[in-house]
This record gives sequence, structure tokens and C-alpha cells, in this order.
Amino acid sequence: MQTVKLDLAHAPYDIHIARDLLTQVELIKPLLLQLRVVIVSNTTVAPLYLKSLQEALEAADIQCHSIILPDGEVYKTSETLNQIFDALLTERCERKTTLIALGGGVIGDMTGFAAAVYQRGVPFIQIPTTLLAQVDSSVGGKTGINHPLGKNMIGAFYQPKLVLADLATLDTLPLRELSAGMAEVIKYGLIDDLAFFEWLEANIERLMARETEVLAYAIERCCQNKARIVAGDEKEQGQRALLNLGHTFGHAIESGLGYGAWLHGEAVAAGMMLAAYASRELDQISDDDIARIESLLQKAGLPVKAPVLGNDRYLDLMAQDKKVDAGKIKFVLMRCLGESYMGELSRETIIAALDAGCSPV
Ligand SMILES: NC(=O)c1ccc[n+]([C@@H]2O[C@H](COP(=O)([O-])OP(=O)(O)OC[C@H]3O[C@@H](n4cnc5c(N)ncnc54)[C@H](O)[C@@H]3O)[C@@H](O)[C@H]2O)c1
Ligand SMILES: O=C(O)C(=O)C[C@@H](O)[C@H](O)[C@H](O)COP(=O)(O)O
Ligand SMILES: [Zn+2]
Repeated sequence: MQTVKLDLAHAPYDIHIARDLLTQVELIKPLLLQLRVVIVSNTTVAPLYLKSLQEALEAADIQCHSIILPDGEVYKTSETLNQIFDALLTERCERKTTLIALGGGVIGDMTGFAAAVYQRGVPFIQIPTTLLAQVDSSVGGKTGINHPLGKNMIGAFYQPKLVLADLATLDTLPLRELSAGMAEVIKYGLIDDLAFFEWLEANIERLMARETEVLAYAIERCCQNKARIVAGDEKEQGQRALLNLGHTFGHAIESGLGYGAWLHGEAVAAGMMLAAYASRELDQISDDDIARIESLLQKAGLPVKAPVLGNDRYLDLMAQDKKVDAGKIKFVLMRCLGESYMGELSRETIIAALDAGCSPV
């Protein structure tokens, strides 16, 4: 088992990475304020993994209740969130009840936000079951839901007490979802880890073949990178924004097409290509750099062209982005592969990037 520590003074926690962690209750029980948990999952993941988790918890005398939500990005809403509150209140769950998120990033984000606000805050644990959730969404405490007018517009920074990344759950992950997670993996190489980007170029075929050794290494490296960045800037006042590479464009794609049409990772991949074209417009990365990014994304089974939404539609959607400051849209751009920064772009540069990076889907 590999363990990454997120060293936040007010809320340090461990991220354990290994196969068959679901039943290792000894990792969970010492953290509980009372021997009662509520597992939040969805209609796809629960039939696969809920029973073994629940049986292990109950064998350790921990009282379990489960909430099974509908599956999909389109359900990351206030209505679905209220289903969690309805169940917690019906079961008379107290402030010492721990919520456990068993699923991908949608479940993790909603469960974390529910934990942040239910009775003004109850503890929660992340058990991420997608690659994307294991390398990104389960770590760092960003929680929340979508709004029709914007992605992740309602939420809170609220840290889990523990993250259990059980590699065995990736055995059942659909290939499209594995690819989606690879977008966030590749993102870490581009933002500030060129050595990792180069390792990914050399190992992408093994990763897509789900070889446990390389998957475990990549997940650990991603969690180490995210833990380092979050420990230095938990509430995204500075460097944490680099984790948003590709997201200014990417969230516009998700909102513009309708949540769920493109997977988050697919939108981020296309968004990173658009950020790369914008960086090239600023003479910061080369055609060869763009070719390397494109090749790696393609080998990961990801889109390298963004959908045509119309320039004004993109600009309008991006004007809603949470990084906007004094009305100015902010982008994460690349000085070179492995070095990124936050900057503004002229309308002309944005349109040049869209012209280069969009194609009818
Ligand atoms: N909070 C953060 O820092 C952060 C970071 C990245 C992404 N996100 C959010 O995460 C969401 C995307 O997360 P995701 O890619 O995990 O999507 P997801 O949660 O929708 O899961 C993807 C699909 O795979 C299914 N699934 C999950 N685990 C499975 C398994 N082990 N076997 C078979 N099927 C499984 C799910 O039911 C779903 O259908 C987006 O809403 C995004 O905004 C948040
Ligand atoms: O943890 C972060 O910070 C990130 O930006 C990680 C992103 O991959 C993730 O999609 C996050 O939810 C996007 O942040 P948001 O603040 O734009 O919602
Ligand atoms: Zn993301």
C-alpha cells in the first residue's frame, strides 16, 4: 500500500492507494466519532461494491445506512443533494455520523458538499472508484454541485478525513471513463511536472492496459502533486489555480453541450488543447509541444478537438468561470511543457485558439 499525506495544518489526512482497500475497516474505524456511517453511492457503483464495504463495516460493529443516487453528471444538482439530506434526516443522523462517498467524482463532490453543510458539518471519507476520482476529485476538498448557469457553481472547500483509492475498483471501470481520468493525469505533467509528462509518454500504453504497477505509480504521483499544491494554497488564492488547466474552456464545453454530453475528462482534454493553442499564439509553446500533447491525449483515447459552440457562446460561458476577476476571464497557460501560469488573453487570441482547436463533432 502506498500512502500520500495531505499536510494541511487544520485538516491533515492520508490518501491510501492499493488493491482491495474496501474491506480494510481498520483504516476507517479509528477515525469515526461514533460507530455509525452513511454510505452514499449510485445505481452503477452500489451493485458492484456496496455489499463488501457494508459487510466489512458491520462486522466491525459499525452501523451502516446507504443512500443510492441516480448516476450521471446530469444529477449533480441541488435536487439530488436534497435526496441526501432527506435520507440523513429521516434516519436521524447526528453530527458525529460519518458520510462515506463510494463512487466517482460526482458522488464524491455531492457527498462532500452534503457533509460540509448537513447540520453545519459532519465528517466524511472518500472512497473513489474512478481513475479521475482517485487522481483528482477525492483529494483537496473541492466539493459541490452544478447549476444550470455554470459548472460547480455551488459548493465548499471541505476536506475529507481519509481517502481510500482501491485500485481493484478500476477493473470494472468502462474504457471511456478510464480515458477521462487520464486527462487529469496528463494535466499534472503539463502544469508543473515535465518528468512525469515524459514518463507518461513512455508508459501510456501500459496505463491504458491497466497494468497495476504503472497505474499505482501514476495515481500516487498525481496525488503527491495535488497534495503538494493544495497544502500550499487550499482555497485557490494562487498556485492551486494551475490545477484548472483546460478547465476554463472545458467547463464551457460541459455547460454549453449540456452536462453529461461530454465527460468531464473529455472536456478537459479538449480544453487543454485550446489552452495549448492559446499559449502558442503567445509564442510560448511550439508546434512540436502541441504535437506531443495531442499525441499523448490521443493515445489515452481522448478528444483533441473541441466542439464548435460559436466564439461568442464560448466567451459568454467562460465569463461565468469562477476564476474571473474584476470581469476578466483568467486562463491557465503554458510557458513550456511542465510549466504553467495564470494569465489573461485578448479576444483575438481566444478566437485564434478556438479557430485552431475546434471542429464540428
Ligand atoms: N472536486 C474536485 O477537485 C474535482 C476534480 C476533478 C473532477 N471533479 C468532478 O468530478 C466529476 C467527474 O468525475 P468522474 O469522472 O469520476 O465521473 P462520475 O462520478 O460520473 O463516474 C463516471 C461513471 O463511472 C461509473 N463508475 C464509477 N466507478 C466505477 C467503477 N469502479 N466501475 C464501473 N463504473 C464505475 C459512474 O457510476 C459513472 O457512470 C465531475 O463532476 C467533475 O466536475 C471534481
Ligand atoms: O482541485 C482543483 O483545484 C482543481 O481545479 C481540480 C479540477 O480537476 C476539478 O475539475 C475542479 O473541480 C475544478 O475546479 P473548479 O473550481 O473550476 O470547479
Ligand atoms: Zn477537472
